[in-house]
Amino acid sequence: MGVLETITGPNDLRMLDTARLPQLAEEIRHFLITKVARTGGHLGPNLGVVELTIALHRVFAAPQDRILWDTGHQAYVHKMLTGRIAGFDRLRRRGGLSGYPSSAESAYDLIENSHASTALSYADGLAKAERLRGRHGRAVVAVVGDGALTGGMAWEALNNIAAAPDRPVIVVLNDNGRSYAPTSGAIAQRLALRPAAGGFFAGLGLSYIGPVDGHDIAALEAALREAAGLGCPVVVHCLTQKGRGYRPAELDGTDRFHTVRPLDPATGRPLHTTGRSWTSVFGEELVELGAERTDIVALTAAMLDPTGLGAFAAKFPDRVFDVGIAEQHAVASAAGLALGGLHPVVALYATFLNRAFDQLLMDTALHRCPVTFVLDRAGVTGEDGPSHNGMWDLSVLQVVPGLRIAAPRDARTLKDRLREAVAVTDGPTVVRFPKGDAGPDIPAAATTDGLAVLRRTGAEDVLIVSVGAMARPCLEAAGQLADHGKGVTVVDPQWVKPVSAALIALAARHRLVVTVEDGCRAGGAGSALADEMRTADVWTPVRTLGIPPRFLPHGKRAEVLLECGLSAADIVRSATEPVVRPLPAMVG
Ligand SMILES: Cc1ncc(C[n+]2csc(CCOP(=O)(O)OP(=O)(O)O)c2C)c(N)n1
Ligand SMILES: CC(=O)[C@@H](O)[C@H](O)COP(=O)(O)O
Ligand SMILES: [Mg+2]
Repeated sequence: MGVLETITGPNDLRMLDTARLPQLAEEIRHFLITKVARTGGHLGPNLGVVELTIALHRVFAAPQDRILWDTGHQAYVHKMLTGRIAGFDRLRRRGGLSGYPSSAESAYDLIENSHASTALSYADGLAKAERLRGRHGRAVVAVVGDGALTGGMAWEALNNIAAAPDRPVIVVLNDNGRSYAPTSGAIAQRLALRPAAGGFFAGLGLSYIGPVDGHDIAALEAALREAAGLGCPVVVHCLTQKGRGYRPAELDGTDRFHTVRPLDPATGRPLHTTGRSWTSVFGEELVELGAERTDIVALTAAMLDPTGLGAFAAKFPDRVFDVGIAEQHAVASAAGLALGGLHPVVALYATFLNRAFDQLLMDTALHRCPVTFVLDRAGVTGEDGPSHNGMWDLSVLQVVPGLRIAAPRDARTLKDRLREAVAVTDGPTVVRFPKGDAGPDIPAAATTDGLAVLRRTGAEDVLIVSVGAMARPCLEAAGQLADHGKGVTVVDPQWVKPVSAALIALAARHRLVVTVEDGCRAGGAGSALADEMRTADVWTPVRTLGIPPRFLPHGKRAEVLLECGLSAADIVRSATEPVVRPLPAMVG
């Protein structure tokens, strides 16, 4: 009988003979490689925390002691040791195990938010709550990666944690030297200066233990027990290796094993090839633009390759800046670059722009800085769960004065919108597109006044306003409606902010408008059109289809879109249900 199958929870782990721990670690690694190779997920980060997680659950008595995981993508081993081994066959699948901590799954899980650099703030709050509730003796432990430590929030939290020597927080620094790629910036450089790193924290008044071999369970347990005994805020600096124990990951110098798609465990090679991704189309076009215009520079928040900037960085190494997991700084620094006469392109996942809204609003738009934001993973991403869907940008950004937003429908229009965006000199622009393959191009039947008419079938019964990548279900719906004798126009506004007068005029000529967007329905592009139509005294009924304003459980993108009511059938239904016209308000 193996060791792992005897572990039903941390108590079994604490009872285990230490001589069996290396075997347990080996079985956990084998399990991770086997399972994640089938489902996809965060293989590298979790292989790097096998011994660390074993030691944490042997030293601390969760869930009474709170163990927090920053970003949470490295919590698979934690899940395995807290009774969820059986769930890994359906990791990140609809109804299956989340790829991040989930309080619905277990009392051992607290933080579900996969946005980095937040764990220390939670820890600070939890420690304060312990004090105020008169509770003592329950540890607050936060596991933070070296990448997450480059986020400003982490230092805001440390500023508070270090100020209260009597309020112990145990900061477990999981230092593998990488975010995706090697972690950038001075913090990572200092951490690499073993053992001077201690001085780095001591300067803040934090105790420091380390560096500790993050794969030596006995050493880790000793360090964690020492930290627990100090009774004050302390950093335990653990040196780990991302992808440890899996040769393809250990030998690979790229970030390919941070998040993997299903792969052949023997070789580490993906099982399925993918088509031309939106990301790669953006990356290639930016290289073209970079060759044409020396004022174009690019910024990433520790996600150079995932956002498609790898090729640009290779060709123009001096014109790309990896600022760490620091989106707020990225945006304000981009505003500085713009004020210095350059045109920055800030490439982010849409969900992470939420964090830098004020910097976009005040540091960029208020100053009319020509910064282009390229938002990848806009709309439903799916498997990464509720905090990763890029569903808020079209709503949140509607209120930014002077901001222009484009939503390309295919690779060709992504290139066109990107070129138009970087040509804007009097304010910020956004180009947003979803995760995955861009698919074949979708030609327009006609383009007038900036509007791309994708299909027109005679009478102007229904106008379907197709935003970005929703063009395919919109055209599918139009075909079904036409087959039933409905006159349909499908239009792609191309730039959804500001709402164009031509689009309002087109809406005025139809009996019903249906807008379809891969973004939150509340306050999104459809709502903005409806508002502008009312302002223009155009009273054509408008039905807005979008993602409902709620957190979406994880699942495949297609599954989640279907559940959000964004299929062709939903569009047909919305276009055919009778309109019950409200009585016109009597104007006295
Ligand atoms: C605010 C934010 N920006 C970007 C990301 C994308 N992201 C996920 S994991 C990761 C790297 C994390 O590095 P580190 O904290 O060192 O953890 P490791 O993967 O090395 O264990 C990044 C940038 C994120 N989750 N949150
Ligand atoms: C945890 C995190 O934020 C990223 O690693 C994310 O999971 C990657 O998502 P993609 O797989 O869409 O690049
Ligand atoms: Mg790291």
